[in-house]
Amino acid sequence: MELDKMDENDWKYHGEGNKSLVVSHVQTTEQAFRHIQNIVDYSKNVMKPLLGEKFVHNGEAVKLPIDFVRQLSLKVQRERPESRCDKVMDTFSGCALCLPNLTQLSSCCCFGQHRPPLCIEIKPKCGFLPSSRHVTKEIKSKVCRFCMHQHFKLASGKWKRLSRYCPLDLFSGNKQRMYLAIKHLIEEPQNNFKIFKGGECIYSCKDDADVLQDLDELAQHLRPYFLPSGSLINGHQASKVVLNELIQVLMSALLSSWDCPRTVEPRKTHLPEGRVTCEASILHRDLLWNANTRKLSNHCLPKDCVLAKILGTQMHDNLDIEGLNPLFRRVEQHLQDFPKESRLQIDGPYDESFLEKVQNCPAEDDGSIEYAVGKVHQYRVAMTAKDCSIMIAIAPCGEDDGLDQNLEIQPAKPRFSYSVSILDLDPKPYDSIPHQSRLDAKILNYYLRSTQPNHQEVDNLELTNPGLFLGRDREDCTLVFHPV
Ligand SMILES: O=P(O)(O)O[C@@H]1[C@@H](OP(=O)(O)O)[C@H](OP(=O)(O)O)[C@H](O)[C@H](OP(=O)(O)O)[C@H]1OP(=O)(O)O
Ligand SMILES: Nc1ncnc2c1ncn2[C@@H]1O[C@H](COP(=O)(O)OP(=O)(O)OP(=O)(O)O)[C@@H](O)[C@H]1O
Repeated sequence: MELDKMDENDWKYHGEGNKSLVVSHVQTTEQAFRHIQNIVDYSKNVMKPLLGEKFVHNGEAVKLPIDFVRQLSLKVQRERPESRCDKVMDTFSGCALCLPNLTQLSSCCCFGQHRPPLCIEIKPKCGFLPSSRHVTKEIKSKVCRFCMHQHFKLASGKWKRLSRYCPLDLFSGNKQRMYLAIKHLIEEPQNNFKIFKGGECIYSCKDDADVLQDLDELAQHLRPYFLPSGSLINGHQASKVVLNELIQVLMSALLSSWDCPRTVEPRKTHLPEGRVTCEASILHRDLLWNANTRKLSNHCLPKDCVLAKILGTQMHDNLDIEGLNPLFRRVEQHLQDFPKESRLQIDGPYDESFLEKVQNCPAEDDGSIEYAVGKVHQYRVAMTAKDCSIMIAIAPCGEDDGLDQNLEIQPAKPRFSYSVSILDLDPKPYDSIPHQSRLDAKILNYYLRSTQPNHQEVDNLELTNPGLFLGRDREDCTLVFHPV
C-alpha cells in the first residue's frame, strides 16, 4: 500500500473492541466480490457449455454482513481438519459463493420418506495418458499421472498408504474395470471419495483408521438402503452385498446418458485411439493376459454421461505440460512487450469470447500469439476438469421404498433415483503453469526412483525428504473376472 496515495474515502468503519478500532478497505470487498464473480462466470460461461447444462450449478456471488462471516468462521473453526487450518477464512471480504447443497437430491426427483438421501463424491482426476509428441519421458505414456503421483504423495507424507485406484479404469467405460476402480476408492478414499448421508459426511479418508473396520461400519450405514430390513445376512457377507450394490448404483449413475431416452441403446463416445490402460493399475497384468484384452481395454463411454463429459474436457490438454511450456513462454513474452494487452483474456473476463478462444484454437501452431493463448486457455480448462468432483445424490424411490423381508426370497433390485452434478470448477490461475511443470518433473522422478532403483534424475531437481521415501511397489495381485 503506497502511503502517499491513501484516501480516507477508500476506508469504512468496521467495528471496535476494548483496545482496537477496526476499519476495512472498501476495495477489498469489491476485489473479493470480483474474484468470486469470476468463478461464477467461468463455471457458467466456460465449464457449463463444455461439461453440460445438467451437471453444472454455477452458483451466485453474494454479499454477506461482515459480522456474520466473522461469527461463522469462529463457529466452524473447531470442526475443520487440522491439515486445512493453515488456510484462514477471509473474514473481511464480506462475500461468498452461494451454491445449492449438492448432497441433496433436486426437488424434481422422487425420493423415499424413510431414509435420508445418500451422496457419493468422487474426485476422479486425470483419466487419460498423454499422447502428445512433446512428451519426452516414455513412462508418461505408460503410467498415469495419478498412479505416479501416489508415490510422491506417500513420500511427502500427504497420505500414509498408496491408493490402488486408477482413473483410467474408472474412465474406461468397461464395467469390470470400473467396478474395481470404485472398490479401490472405497478401500482407500484419500481425497477422492466421500459419502454423505442426509448431508452429513459419514465416510471419508481417516489416515489412522483400521480400513476393514471402516468398511464394516460403512456397510452398517448403507444396509437399510441396499438390504431388506428383515434380511438375515450378516457380518462380512452382508458388507460384501451392500458394497457391491453401492458400486452397481454408482456405475449406473456414472454411465447414464442423460439425453438419451432410457429405452434406446445409448450412443457411445469412442475416444481417440491410443493406450488406454495404465501399467501401474493392478488390472494391467490381467488385461495383458486376459483373452478378452481388447474388449476389456475398450475405451468407450456412453455419449453425454458425466464421465465422457469430464474426460472430453480434460483432453483439451493435448500437448501435455511439456508441449505447453514454450507456448506459455510465448504468451509471457507478448505480455512483456505489450503490458497493457487485455484482449488475450488471461485473467478473464470469462465470457463467450473466452470460450470461443478455447473451442476455436487453430489446430496447428502458426507461430501466432492467438495459437499460444488458445492452447494456454485449453490447458487451464483441462486442469479444472482434472481436479473437479462428481456428486452423485441417490435416494430409494418407488413402491419398494420400504424394503421388506419378502424381497429376500425373490430379491428385487432396490430402485433409486439419482442426480449427478460436477463441483469445484474454479479457474486455475494462469501463473500456476510453471508450478505444474516443476510438479510434473517431481512426480516423474519420485515414481522412477521408487520403481527403477538405477534411475537417473530427469532434471536437476531437489527432492524433498528422500529419507522418507518408501520404495515399495503395489501389492501383487491376480484377478479373476466375473460378469457383472
Ligand atoms: O496438482 P494435483 O493433481 O495434485 O491437484 C491438486 C489437488 O491435489 P490432489 O492431487 O487432488 O490431492 C489439491 O487437492 P487438495 O487440496 O490437496 O485436497 C487441490 O485441488 C489443488 O487445486 P488448487 O491449487 O487448490 O486449486 C490441485 O492442484 P491443481 O494442479 O489442480 O492446481
Ligand atoms: N455445493 C456443494 N454441496 C455440497 N458439498 C459441497 C458443495 N461444494 C463443496 N462441497 C464440499 O466441500 C468440499 C470442498 O469444496 P471444493 O472442492 O469446492 O473446495 P476447493 O478448495 O476448491 O477444493 P480443492 O482443494 O479440491 O481444490 C467438496 O469436496 C465437497 O465435499
